[in-house]
Amino acid sequence: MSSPGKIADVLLHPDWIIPVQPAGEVLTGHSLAMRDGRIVALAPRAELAGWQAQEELELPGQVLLPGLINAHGHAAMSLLRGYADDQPLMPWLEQHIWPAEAAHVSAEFVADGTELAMAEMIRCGTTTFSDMYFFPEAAAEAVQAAGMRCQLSIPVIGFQTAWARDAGECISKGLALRDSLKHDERISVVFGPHATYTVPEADLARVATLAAELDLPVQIHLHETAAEVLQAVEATGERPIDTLDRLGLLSPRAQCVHMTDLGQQDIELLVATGAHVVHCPRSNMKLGSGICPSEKLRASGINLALGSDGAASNNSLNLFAEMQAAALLAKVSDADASALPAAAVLEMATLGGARALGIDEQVGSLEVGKLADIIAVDLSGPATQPVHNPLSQVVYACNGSEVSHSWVGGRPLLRDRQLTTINTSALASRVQDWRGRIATHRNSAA
Ligand SMILES: CSC[C@H]1O[C@@H](n2cnc3c(O)ncnc32)[C@H](O)[C@@H]1O
Ligand SMILES: [Zn+2]
Repeated sequence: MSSPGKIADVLLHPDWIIPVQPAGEVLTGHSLAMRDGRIVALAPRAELAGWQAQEELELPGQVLLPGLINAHGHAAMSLLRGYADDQPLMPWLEQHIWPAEAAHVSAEFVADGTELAMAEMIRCGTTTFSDMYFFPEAAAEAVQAAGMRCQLSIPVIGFQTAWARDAGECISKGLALRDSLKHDERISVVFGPHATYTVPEADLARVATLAAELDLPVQIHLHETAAEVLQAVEATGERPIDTLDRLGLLSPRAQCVHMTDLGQQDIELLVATGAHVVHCPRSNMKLGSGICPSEKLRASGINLALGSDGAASNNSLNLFAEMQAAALLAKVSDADASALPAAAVLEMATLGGARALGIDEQVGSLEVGKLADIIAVDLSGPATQPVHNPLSQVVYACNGSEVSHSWVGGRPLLRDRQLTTINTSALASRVQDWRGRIATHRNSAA
């Protein structure tokens, strides 16, 4: 007979568990129990022998990890994947992406593009993502249907778009959305001013005031390229990070995305203010933007998260690819093979992301009491054998296709590599329609 406390909804028996906290730990022969959306036990298998569960899953050859956290992206831009490649940031945005967004972005575009992005992300292990895009109301509905956890950053930008006429309207619409989602347990709404070069200073100041009043995180593209920093210095006499500091936007609520052009003073400012850095290595490499000095930031004690950025600048939304890119880029840029070791990179993709998003009490590691945001990764295939060290396989050998199961708050979103909440064939036909519409418009404009 099992005692009343020993009841689970799901009991998992993998070969290994990497809980991420304590850092670097790899558990062998342990099992994990979930109940009511939370982790209720994590212990050697023998200790869970008396437990009863509605579902018991043997996972031989598999490792359990916390669900991955994609801390920066523009989900609906999945519909613009491959639309404009091999361009640097500003020509890419000004000559290709912003005109395409002006022509196509609508609530329907965002609903379909966000669903496509989520299908891709869930399949390769992401359980939480941060999104910064127009029509966040449509993204919120898609997220609710798919069951992922999400930080929606209110997109604040200083020019007219299909969603809002100016930054002021972005803020008011965003706050109304935040109000309507206040009871949603999986979606948080925070501020997402696009960048210092697109948001007027008065609107950035307003965001700073509101964020402090409401205690809301603020995510912003910052120091993405050296050109961005140089232009700001020429125009204002100030580096963008100093502008944010002057406006009161640098604090533990700040999520600074990209951060490639950083001097020692910038790093000291990040340390002093407790701001987080979201590293997007593949997007930075593809746009030729620059290199975030990730190991130096880590050594300085700055919290690091990982992001894919949008699929139009990456061109995938795969945190396994991002982990590998982060590790390899740090080693080559520092000419030091010990830079950003595997455990540190996995922490960036999990607990570091949770810290940046302010949800590390709830997710980011496998610990009793935390929400059951969990993935199972199958290491039994030839590309991940033999397993001398599961942590090494996860960071250096996996490509994301090894993810077999995923749960968010105990709810399965992926079972045996099949999505449970997204109808992929219906989605594929809508995505084909978008491809046709986008191509027709481009051909007619040529
Ligand atoms: C305000 S909604 C988001 C806005 O950001 C654009 N965007 C996509 N990728 C990047 C990037 O790497 N740097 C700066 N801006 C980016 C996106 O196209 C939307 O217009
Ligand atoms: Zn971005």
